[in-house]
Amino acid sequence: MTLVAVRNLTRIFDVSKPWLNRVVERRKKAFLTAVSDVSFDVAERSVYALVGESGSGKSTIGKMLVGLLPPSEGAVKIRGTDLARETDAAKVDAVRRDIQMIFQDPFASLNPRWRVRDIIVEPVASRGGETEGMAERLLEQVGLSARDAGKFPHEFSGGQRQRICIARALASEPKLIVCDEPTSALDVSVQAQVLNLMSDLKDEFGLTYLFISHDLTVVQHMADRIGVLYLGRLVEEAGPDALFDDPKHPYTQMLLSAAPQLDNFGRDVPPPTGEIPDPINPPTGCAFHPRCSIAQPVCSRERPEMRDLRGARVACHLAE
Ligand SMILES: Nc1ncnc2c1ncn2[C@@H]1O[C@H](COP(=O)(O)OP(=O)(O)OP(=O)(O)O)[C@@H](O)[C@H]1O
Repeated sequence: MTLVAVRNLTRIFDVSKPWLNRVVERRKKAFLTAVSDVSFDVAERSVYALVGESGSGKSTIGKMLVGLLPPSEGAVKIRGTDLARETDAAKVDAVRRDIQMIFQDPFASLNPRWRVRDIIVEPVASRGGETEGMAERLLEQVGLSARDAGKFPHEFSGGQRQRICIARALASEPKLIVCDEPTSALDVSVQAQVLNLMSDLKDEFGLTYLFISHDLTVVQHMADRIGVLYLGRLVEEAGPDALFDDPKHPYTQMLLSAAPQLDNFGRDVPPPTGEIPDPINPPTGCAFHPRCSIAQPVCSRERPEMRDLRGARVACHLAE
C-alpha cells in the first residue's frame, strides 16, 4: 500500500535581492526552481532513497514531505491527506504525528543543556503523553544503555548521538521517518553500524523511510526503490538491482562510476564531468545535456519526459 504519494511536486524560491532596490532602483526578480515536477510513491514499510549531488533538491523535497515547507505546485499526500491543503486540523495533527525527521548533524539537533532522557521524551511529553521508562527502553532499543538517560549529549560520540536522535524520533511511534543524510557526518566505520540499526528498527517497528543521500553506495543495500535527482528533477527511478546493474540515465551512470564505462551502444564513455549548472538559469531541454557525453541536438531542445524502460522510469531521450 502507498504511504506517501508525491505528485508533480515543485518548489520555487524567490531569490531576488531586495537590497538592489537602492542600487538599481528597481527590484530585480529572480527565481530558483529547487524542485520541479517530481512524482513518486513510497510504499508502506519500504525504504525510498532520494539520491543526487549537492543542490539537487533532496532536502527541499524532505522538508515538503514533513510539512516544514509548502509546495509551490503539486502535492504530497500521506495516506491520502495533503498536509499543505487539509483544513481539518485534527487530521493534520494525526498525520504529522506519524512523521518524524532525522537530520545529518547529530551535534546540532540535540539541545546541549538537556539530559538525554528529556530530549527523547520531549515530543511525547509536550503532547501530554505518558513517558515513564520510555527513554530507558528506547535507549536500549537503539543499542545504548538505560543508564545513558541521565547523561548530556556532549558525553556521547557522533554515532551515539545519532542513536539518541533515532530514539527521540521513535518516541512518537511514527509510521514514516524522513532521514536527511543521517550518516554522512559520521566516520565510515560508524556509518555502517547506524545504517544496520536503522534497518533493524525498520523491521521491528514496521517503519517506512524516505532516505536522502548524496551517496548511492550508502543506500544500495537498504533501499527498495531509488530516485535519482538532478537539478530538482527526477531523472531515473528504479529498484537497487536494476539501478546498479543497468543504470539507464547517463547521470546515474556518472554517479555510479568514476571510471569509464560502456554506453548503450557498447562504446566507451568517459564519465561526464563539469560543474552543476546555475539553478536560476538552468540549461534548456534536458538540464544534464551540457555534462552529458552522449548528448544529441534534441537534448538541448526538448525536455525528456519520464518513461518506463526495463523496470525503471527514466527521463532521457537516448536511454534504450
Ligand atoms: N530557502 C531557500 N531559499 C533559496 N534557495 C534555496 C532555499 N533552500 C534551498 N535553496 C536552493 O535550492 C536548491 C536545492 O537545495 P537543497 O538543499 O534541497 O538541495 P540538496 O540536494 O539537499 O543539497 P545538499 O546536499 O547540499 O543539502 C539549491 O540550489 C539551494 O541553493
